[in-house]
Formats: sequence, structure tokens, C-alpha cells
Amino acid sequence: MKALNTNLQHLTGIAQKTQRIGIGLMSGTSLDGLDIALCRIAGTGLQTQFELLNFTTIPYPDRFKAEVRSVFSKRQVDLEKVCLLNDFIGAYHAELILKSLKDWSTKPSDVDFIASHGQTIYHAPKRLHRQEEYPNATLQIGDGDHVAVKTGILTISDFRQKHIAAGGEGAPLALYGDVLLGRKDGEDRILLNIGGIANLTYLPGDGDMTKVLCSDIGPGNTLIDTFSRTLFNRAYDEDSIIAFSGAVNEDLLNSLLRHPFFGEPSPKTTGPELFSEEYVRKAQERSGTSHIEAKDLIATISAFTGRAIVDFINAYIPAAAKIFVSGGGARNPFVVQYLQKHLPQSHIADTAQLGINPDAKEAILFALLGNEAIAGEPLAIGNNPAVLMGKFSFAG
Ligand SMILES: Nc1ncnc2c1ncn2[C@@H]1O[C@H](COP(=O)(O)OP(=O)(O)OP(=O)(O)O)[C@@H](O)[C@H]1O
Ligand SMILES: CC(=O)N[C@H]1[C@@H]2OC[C@@H](O2)[C@@H](O)[C@@H]1O[C@H](C)C(=O)O
Repeated sequence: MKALNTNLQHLTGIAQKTQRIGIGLMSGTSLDGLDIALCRIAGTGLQTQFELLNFTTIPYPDRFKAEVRSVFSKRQVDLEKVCLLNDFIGAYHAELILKSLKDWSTKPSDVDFIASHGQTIYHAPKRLHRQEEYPNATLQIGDGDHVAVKTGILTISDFRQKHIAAGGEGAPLALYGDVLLGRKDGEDRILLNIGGIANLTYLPGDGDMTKVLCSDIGPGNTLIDTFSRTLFNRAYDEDSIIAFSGAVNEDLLNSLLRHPFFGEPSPKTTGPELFSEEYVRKAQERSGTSHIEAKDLIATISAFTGRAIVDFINAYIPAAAKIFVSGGGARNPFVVQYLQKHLPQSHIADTAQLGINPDAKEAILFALLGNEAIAGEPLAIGNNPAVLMGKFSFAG
């Protein structure tokens, strides 16, 4: 029999290790920067043992954010720009990884793999695009070959397509990591991530995998960030200073909550394509609240984020579940206080209490998914596709 080529030998060697060093990358819908998590992972699946060795978020320069925003969540874009950015982002992320490894005194040759989410530029589940002949669809750019060749490290990328091919919406993938790191016998838990979009995983304490639920909920920070930028020229409402200075307008809040998305069965996914500036402006017109002050608008959309989460939890999750929050929204006190007030029966903490850095959680997820792609077996959880996700890019 012919011997495996060097790439496959390399991959097989990594797959046979008892523990692996992996980098998870996440660049989310908030477009704040690249999250880089350097992880040590032993074993796979429900036997996974995990340690976060280093973590950083490298903020994106304004120019880069503007370039990505020019093609982000828009139905009509400059296609050449999409093409250029696909290659550029791969190479740029590689540069940021090499810089971080240097800061951490870690040699690229000590890293077994990189698991790269890429940059979502459009998310179009069928529910949103409503075109019968087309499937669920999503697009992440930042090509994995560029990451692999520039860093010299085996790279796994484009995780969401397999999920769609196997019947899912390509998101949320959080449950595949939450089940490995967040479950506890005898305790019903909710792992709530408030990023650009909010999502949660419900982990029943009886360990019954068929009851695990994971869904997007609605806007997380995306609208708060958008209006902080356009009305106050700030990247986000730091420490909710603007929201606390305003008053929630109940008419607008009710109008915002009237979208059919909230009545659709879970699991479901969404993105800034739906929860956009235009969506809020239309809700203002419908409710006759176009005149309200800018600070009241920020207070109302912050309450909207909170209320959508409260309604989802009340509709789908047993009352006693403990809630562990992650994502940048865990640092938005207006939203967190809203949750505490309206879910008085729930203990709410952040995922640091579980030993999971709340800012790093999504980057860690991709490191775990990469580890599974290399050495795991498909896991059946709830009614989610039991598949191993990600495409392999070799450095040579
Ligand atoms: N001190 C703070 N006060 C208020 N909001 C904050 C604070 N710190 C962070 N945030 C919010 O968190 C956001 C960044 O969140 P995060 O990094 O989880 O986004 P993301 O990675 O793009 O998420 P996702 O991929 O889930 O959409 C900021 O844009 C801001 O809205
Ligand atoms: C298509 C896409 O990029 N979705 C993101 C986004 O950010 C939050 C929410 O919307 C979630 O569905 C998902 O990311 C996380 C990592 C997930 O798949 O679980």
C-alpha cells in the first residue's frame, strides 16, 4: 500500500495525540475585533478536558471595520470587494495569530491546529430569504488556506456549511461546545451568549441529550451598537451610560417585539439582516415614536434585547434553570439588570463561574469544534445534525 503523503501523515499524527494545542478564532457580528484563544485540549467528545492557555481580542482598525461593513448584511454589494476581502481576511487573521503567538512566547510549531470561524458577511436561513428553491444559506469569508500557509499551521475553517448540508441552519453551533464544557449532573443550566445576536443553550441536569435546546433569540448588541454609532458616534454604549440616562418607550418596545420571528418555533437563527436600523425605523413609524429622544431610543432597544431573552426563556426553559452569561453583552449592565429584574426566579452569573472566560467562549467553541473535526465522532444532541464540521487546509 502506498504511504500517506506528508500532509495526511501530519494530520494522522495530530489525531493520535492524547492532547492537542489548538487556536480558536472568532470574528463576530459586532465586528469589534478578532478573538484568539490558545487552548490545550485532551480527549474528545463528552470526555474532553480543556484549558485556556491564553486569550486576546485584537481590535480591528476603523478602516478595516468600514471595509467589512460595506459588504456586511447587505443584499447588494461590490462583489470585487467581497472577493478581495475573502483572501485579505485570511492573510490578516494569520498575521494577528503570529503576532499573538510571539507575545505569548509560543512557537507556531508548538500549535497543532487553528480552527477559524471567519467573518460572517451574510446569514440567510430559508425563513429569512423565503425562496422555496433555495436552501438555508450562510457565508463566512477569510479563506483557511491563507491562514494555513501564512502560519504554517494546519487550519480548519468554514464550519457552518456542513451543519446546513446536514439539515441545520448553520447556526447556532454553540451547543456543541456548551454540552462539552457547561453541563452539570443535577443542575438545569442555560448558557446565554449576548454577542451581536443573542443565543442560548439549555442543558438539562438529567443529562438527557435529546432535551438540549440551542437557538438564537434576537438582537444582542447589534442594534445598541448601531445606534450608539449613528446617534452618539460611539462604538458601543459603554457601561450602558446612555441607556441609563434615557427612558424605555413602551409603545416602541411593543412594536419592536411584534416581529413574526419571535413567534416562530425554536431552534431558529437570525442576524443583523433582520434586526437592522431599518427594522427599528419601521417600528418607530408603526408606533408613532419617530420623534423620541436619542437616549430614549438607546434605552428602548437595550430593553428590547433584554425582553426578547426573557420571553424566550419563559416560553421554552424550565423556571429553575441557572443562567450563565457570556459575550460582550455580559458587560452591558442595563441588559443584565433587566434580566435580573424580569427573571427573579433565576440565578444569573457569568460563565467565569464555570471556569469559562465569558469573552473567550465563542473562540473556545471553535477550538473544540476543530478538535472534534480532527479526532472526534459525531455527537447526537437534541435535533441537531450529528456531524463533524470544518474543512481542512494544509500548510504545505
Ligand atoms: N463595558 C461594556 N458596556 C456595554 N457594552 C459592552 C461593554 N463591553 C462590551 N460590550 C458590548 O459587547 C460587544 C462585543 O461583543 P462580542 O465580542 O461578544 O461580539 P461578537 O464577538 O461580535 O459576538 P457574536 O459573534 O456573538 O455576534 C460590543 O460591541 C458592545 O456592544
Ligand atoms: C451566522 C453567524 O455567524 N451566526 C453567529 C451570530 O453571532 C451569534 C449568533 O449569531 C450565532 O448564531 C452565531 O455564532 C455563534 C458562535 C454560534 O454559532 O453559536
